[in-house]
Amino acid sequence: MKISIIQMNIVKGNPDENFRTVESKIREAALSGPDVILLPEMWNTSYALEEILEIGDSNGKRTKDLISSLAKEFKVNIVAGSVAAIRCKKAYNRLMVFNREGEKIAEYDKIHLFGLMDEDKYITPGKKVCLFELDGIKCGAMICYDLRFPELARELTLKGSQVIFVPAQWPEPRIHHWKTLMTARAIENQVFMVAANRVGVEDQNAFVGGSMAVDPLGQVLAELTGDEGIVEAHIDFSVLEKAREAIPVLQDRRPDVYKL
Ligand SMILES: NC(=O)CCC(=O)C(=O)O
Repeated sequence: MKISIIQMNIVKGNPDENFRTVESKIREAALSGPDVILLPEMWNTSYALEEILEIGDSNGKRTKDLISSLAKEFKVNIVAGSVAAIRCKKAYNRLMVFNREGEKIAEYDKIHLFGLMDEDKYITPGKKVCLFELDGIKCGAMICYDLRFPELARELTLKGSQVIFVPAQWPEPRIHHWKTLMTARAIENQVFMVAANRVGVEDQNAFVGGSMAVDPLGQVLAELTGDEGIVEAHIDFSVLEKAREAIPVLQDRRPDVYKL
């Protein structure tokens, strides 16, 4: 499975410009014929939370229309990062997944809201984990701050995920947590972790990218530094099988002693 990770700047409160950027980045990423394209978190509005009900994507329609048509045009799966989506006057940090036919096959509302960026004041949390299949491969997804909760990655793994996608807006001061947690989640669950972080400056936050793919042994397969860019990760699922055969941590768990 070839996964193209898009690392881009996002303009706060300017959906028109962000939709244009996303379309051109997807067109660029599609040129090399990937199986999956991954986008970052909240790419339509970014954290313009005070006006989110006015500028968020009503029922996610604009996102669906654009991403579905690009997925169909290029016959590529798209894990469309997340957008601010509005439904019944409530805002959600919502991830959507489209298959090669342009059908929306999964939707996920961020479960753990990040208080340091005021998400908890404006966004309604999700209540369900996200599992789906791309080309017969079992996948899971989470959004940014969710990465700090090992229970979620473990749940996605126990439900069969081999790859976990993570769109993010994770700022610079804690970027060492990002890399450490991405690697830890990959090693402890023996899964592929694939993440798209943003770049740019927004309010007090600087974003330095660090989008990456990590294999079940903790090896970084692909990585971007601090600029906009697209990187391709080649996923070989035999690495997952071998890692699980060599050290069967999932079998050696003791849920009789601890809960998860
Ligand atoms: N957008 C987010 O969820 C940010 C999470 C973050 O920065 C963290 O340190 O966790």
